[in-house]
Amino acid sequence: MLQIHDRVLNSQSFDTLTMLTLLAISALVVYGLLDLIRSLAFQAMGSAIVRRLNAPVLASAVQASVNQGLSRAAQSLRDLSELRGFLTSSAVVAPLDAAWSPIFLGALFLLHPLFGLVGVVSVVVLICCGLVNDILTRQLTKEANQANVEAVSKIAGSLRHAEAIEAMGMLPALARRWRTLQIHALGALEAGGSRSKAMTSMTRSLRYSIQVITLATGALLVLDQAITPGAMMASSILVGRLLIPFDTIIENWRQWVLAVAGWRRIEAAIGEEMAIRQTTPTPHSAGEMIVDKLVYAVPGVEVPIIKGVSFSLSPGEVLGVVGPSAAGKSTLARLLVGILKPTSGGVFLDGHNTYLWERGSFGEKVGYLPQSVSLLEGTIRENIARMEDGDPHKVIEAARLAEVHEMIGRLPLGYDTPVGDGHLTLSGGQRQRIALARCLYNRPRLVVLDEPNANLDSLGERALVRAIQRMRDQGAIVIMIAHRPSIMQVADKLLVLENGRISQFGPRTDILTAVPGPGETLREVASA
Ligand SMILES: Nc1ncnc2c1ncn2[C@@H]1O[C@H](COP(=O)(O)OP(=O)(O)OP(=O)(O)O)[C@@H](O)[C@H]1O
Repeated sequence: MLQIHDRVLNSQSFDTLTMLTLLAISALVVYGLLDLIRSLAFQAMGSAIVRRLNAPVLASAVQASVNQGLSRAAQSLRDLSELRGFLTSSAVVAPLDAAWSPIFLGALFLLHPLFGLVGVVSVVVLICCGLVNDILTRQLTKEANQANVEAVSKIAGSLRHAEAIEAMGMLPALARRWRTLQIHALGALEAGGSRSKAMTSMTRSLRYSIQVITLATGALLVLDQAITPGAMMASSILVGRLLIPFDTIIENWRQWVLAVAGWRRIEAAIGEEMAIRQTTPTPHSAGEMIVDKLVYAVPGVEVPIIKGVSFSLSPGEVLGVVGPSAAGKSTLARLLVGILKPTSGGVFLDGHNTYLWERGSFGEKVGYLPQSVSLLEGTIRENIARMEDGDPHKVIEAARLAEVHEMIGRLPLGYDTPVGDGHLTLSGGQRQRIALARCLYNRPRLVVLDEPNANLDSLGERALVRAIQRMRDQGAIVIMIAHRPSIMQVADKLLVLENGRISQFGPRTDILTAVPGPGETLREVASA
């Protein structure tokens, strides 16, 4: 602009015009290329961060799901994908553009010190606008985000019980709750949004006004013959370029606040996970299991659920855990397989703490059947092989051990039948027996079964008893919790848990014939 005004228009040189045009276009091509490189760099950075954090975030999500429920855990996975989106958005490059402001300011000073002064004052005014914008909107944006995260996680938790919602007409009540949860989030969102929009509009008109003021200053200087008309036009454009990044930062401030909040959540989630597990894979040997003065209280709750439980088991022993409802049996099972962190004491297998044990190597030789059976999204084969590609021989061996091989063979797609939350292809009993096969995959040496016969008919129950006997013959330690006492006949030892304490423990025959006579639960076991 400067050169065309000052050289071409005065000299009317066609060659100069051609050269200037070519130069300007070449510079713009370079600009385009650099812009592309920068975008690609951010894209690569976003992907690299996701690749690097995927595994730790998933691990922490699993841990958070164990502690606080599934819906909250899914948030860190959402946060990670939003972080990637943020890194590829235009919001992220604005501060980098703002870093060029000294160059633009220098150019303005070169054109005329007055332009430089206008530039400096404008930058200071826009930075102040940014600070005011931050003060006005940051808290509201955070609140809205937090409220929204909680609303979504609560409703996502409810959606898992869609059948109960549909059957018992709970949808209107659920919709009311959803609306109430959303009202708070929307209120904060709208208040923050309007303030931010007001600030954005204000700074935009301010920027245009500054450009007009620069042009007016330029006109005065031209009249004064202090600069050329070309310099006047160039200064207006330079001031525009100088201020655009600050304007963009103010416009996208909300995205920055949300990205930082998301990053903090990811950091906190990963921090929790990293602190508690060992990272060295530890192979299993055929040692015994020792539960030593085990105490467990839910963090923040004073009264423990498990209150000083101690016992030990040798390879090839089957322990039956019985006791009234809410005695802490499932909590004990979770502690045994290292899902929960003991408040004090510990569970030791081959002398190693099962909670601290590196999960990959621990899981290789451990089978766990949780009380609420859930198969993962995938085929039956993948589920039995614990979502690995898995040796088909081992998959079939586990299926035979759980006596589900024939049942699977009768399914339309056999081992390739898709299962998981989205598929209603299997009955409750079938799911439980496939979960048992998953539990028995790779000949585990510790098997913990929480209510393994809850959904089974007598045929399934007999198959389960045979599977437990085979595991015992292979030298595994089997611990089973059951309300229905029919499978307790296979137990070598019995543990009676009452109110988080062991009330009786020992060989099954001793306990059933002990004086004074057995309690209600034991009477059931004895008569089974
Ligand atoms: N995460 C938790 N937060 C608070 N309380 C909990 C938590 N998990 C378990 N509890 C409480 O601990 C007690 C024992 O629960 P647990 O599920 O271990 O009992 P259980 O013996 O397996 O019962 P059931 O036989 O009915 O399955 C219950 O009173 C339960 O409310």
